[in-house]
Amino acid sequence: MPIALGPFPPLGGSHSGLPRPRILYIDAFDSFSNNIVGLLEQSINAVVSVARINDVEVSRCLLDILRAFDAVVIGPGPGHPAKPKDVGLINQLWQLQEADILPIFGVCLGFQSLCLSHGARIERLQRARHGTVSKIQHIDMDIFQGIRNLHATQYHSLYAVLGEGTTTWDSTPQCPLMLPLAWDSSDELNGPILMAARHLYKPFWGVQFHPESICTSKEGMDMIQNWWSRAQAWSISRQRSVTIADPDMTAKIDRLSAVAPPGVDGMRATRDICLSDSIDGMITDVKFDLVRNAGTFLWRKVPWPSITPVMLCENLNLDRSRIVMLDSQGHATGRFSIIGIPTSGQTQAPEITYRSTDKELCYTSRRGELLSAQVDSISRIWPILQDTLDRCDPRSYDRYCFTSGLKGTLPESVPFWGGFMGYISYEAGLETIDVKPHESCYNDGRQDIKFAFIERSIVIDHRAGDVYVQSLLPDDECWIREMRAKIRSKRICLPKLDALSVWDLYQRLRLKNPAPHGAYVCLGDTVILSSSPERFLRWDRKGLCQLRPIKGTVKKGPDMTRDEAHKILNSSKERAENLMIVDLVRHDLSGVVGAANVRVPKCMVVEEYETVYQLVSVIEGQLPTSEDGKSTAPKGLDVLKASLPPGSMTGAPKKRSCEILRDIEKRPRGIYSGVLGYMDVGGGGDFSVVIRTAIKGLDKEHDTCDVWDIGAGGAITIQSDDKAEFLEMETKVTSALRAFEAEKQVDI
Ligand SMILES: C=C(O[C@@H]1C=C(C(=O)O)C=C[C@H]1O)C(=O)O
Ligand SMILES: NC(=O)CC[C@H](N)C(=O)O
Repeated sequence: MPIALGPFPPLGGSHSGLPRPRILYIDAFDSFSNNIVGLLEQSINAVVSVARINDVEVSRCLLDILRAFDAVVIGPGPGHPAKPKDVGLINQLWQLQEADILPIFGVCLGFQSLCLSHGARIERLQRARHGTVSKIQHIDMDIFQGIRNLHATQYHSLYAVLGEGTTTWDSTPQCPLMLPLAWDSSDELNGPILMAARHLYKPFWGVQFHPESICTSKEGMDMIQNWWSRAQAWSISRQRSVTIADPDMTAKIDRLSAVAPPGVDGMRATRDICLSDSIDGMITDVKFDLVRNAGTFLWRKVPWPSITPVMLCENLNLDRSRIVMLDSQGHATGRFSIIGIPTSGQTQAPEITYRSTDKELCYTSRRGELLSAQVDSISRIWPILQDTLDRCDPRSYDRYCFTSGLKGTLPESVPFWGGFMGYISYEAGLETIDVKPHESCYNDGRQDIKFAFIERSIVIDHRAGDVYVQSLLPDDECWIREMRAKIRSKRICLPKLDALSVWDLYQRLRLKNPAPHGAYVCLGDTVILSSSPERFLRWDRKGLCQLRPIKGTVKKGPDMTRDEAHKILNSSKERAENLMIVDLVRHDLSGVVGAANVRVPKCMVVEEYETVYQLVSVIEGQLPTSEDGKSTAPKGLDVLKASLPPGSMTGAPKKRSCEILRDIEKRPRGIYSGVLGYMDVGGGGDFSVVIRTAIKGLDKEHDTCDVWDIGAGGAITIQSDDKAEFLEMETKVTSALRAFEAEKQVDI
């Protein structure tokens, strides 16, 4: 029989006017941490501070720091609880002396560590459970009291064994101090797996499943409330209360962030590199040059239903060797196509580039002058981009716009008025999470970030059938007029089809694999032909952010009906892949906008594309609006940089997965797996995930022929079948290869 630990009187509701619980969350470099922080905030109104397992200062001053908290929650994480590197300071918590003890709740790795430190064995599951949802049998007491049906998500390969024999609710001779509270017996191969336990008399609890997952039923929240009542009751019975010793300690605690930082040691541990004055000077010069023209915005709207961006480029005879075209076809997410025109007469749009390997920041000015410097990290780039956008926002000037005689109006519905267009590579994303690139990247030579500052643009609103001609350049009425006249004439010049140009290849690609996030990018030595179906991140001018991860792919074919595709995409394998990314993206987004502002309007819906059916989820979050005031408030760019590289291309936990992938792949992914899109001076942005995309090799690599790279891959989970995964990869690569179909030499 279980030993009851009561009586535990319920202590007020979660929002009952009592002081808010102060919780120290220990993050083990996981990609779900911010979801747990959100669960604590929402279920018990907690104020949460986050410390990483390798935080030296927290480890050193642990006892003093713990006194400032009501309880500790230890999160999930990669690796093994017996490996000191994987658990870091977590082990110190199990050694606390009687006088220092406080309530602790462990999730997954935190739970396994609790069990291990109290005598349990940690074993490997016969079949790992990553993204599997199953029914939990529990004891209906303690933290499970009053909880009926609990379906919970699991993400683990290891499990804790308290003793030999079958399911029991008693402690075992091997672990006399641990009491089982829940089991999962749904997987015959694995047998019954311990899902929750508590210490017999210390206030230590833990669960193997993930109460914070989007697919764990609301009972996960009830369980946390139960835990908190018990934790409080324990503290009252011990007369334990929160104390902060001195101002020095207050400062130490304030230093802890409210969310898990995306980088390894976050902003707190950025290296103290003194940049020379010349680099700071260069950055100032770059910013100054970028905003040189700020203050004007001219635009005209011309109706032209059914025009495509390709037809428009040809009709306007735009220089296809220097252009960025974001081409949206055939999907609700693709209402607008955007053409950025980086050349104007003798001058060209300023361009900013960055390479992660040698941390070289380069700037090419309008007159073609090149400035370059080595900076300390990628974090130098973001403020340059953000400041430029802010300072070029036409709404900050009063002489900004003219349209059909209307002064002072803006095309509000148009998502791009001008701003940065370009890409961020996968390896740049790795730098943001402090994963070193593979050594082969050092010979690559490719820029990891490239953005042109686009002052002239043409936007097609496919839904309304309108074309917008826009310029941020001063005195540019002539150009606007010229473009408008050409558009009005609606004369289409057919391209010459002699030698197969890159432009022709793109036309084939868009015909053969129409996609909502297609792109044709020609910027110097960068040539990208994309037919991506996947939006990475969009944010609008009101701060609404949307991520649309795709995970789950079924090839279309004569035998593949929609129903059949639904059946496959609703299998546990496909759902597990998708669920993991939904939870990961919720974490990334919550880290910037706060978990309370994140929702999942679509969870695992099937969408149909030209060659494939895909399983798609939509995660949205609201940034503070500008009316909320503070200039330090996070913006769309903050979400972008906190979410790289795209979770759908990494898996979870992101950092550990990326390290493993790097060591397996042994070569850069480059622009493939990165993101491509724009950031608008009016405050919005939209980026796709660079997949189903052909990228031209750098000219200097091959002098006899053009080489194109088309990356493709797929999520591999324990439920994957290797042949099926290979076919899936082939299906994906073939969708972009269609552009080259007529060519003879196509090596996969
Ligand atoms: C990796 C690719 O696609 C990614 C993987 C998917 C999957 O595993 O089903 C689906 C969409 C993308 O996020 C690719 O197209 O190369
Ligand atoms: N999500 C987790 O915390 C996983 C814990 C541990 N790494 C396991 O695989 O079992």
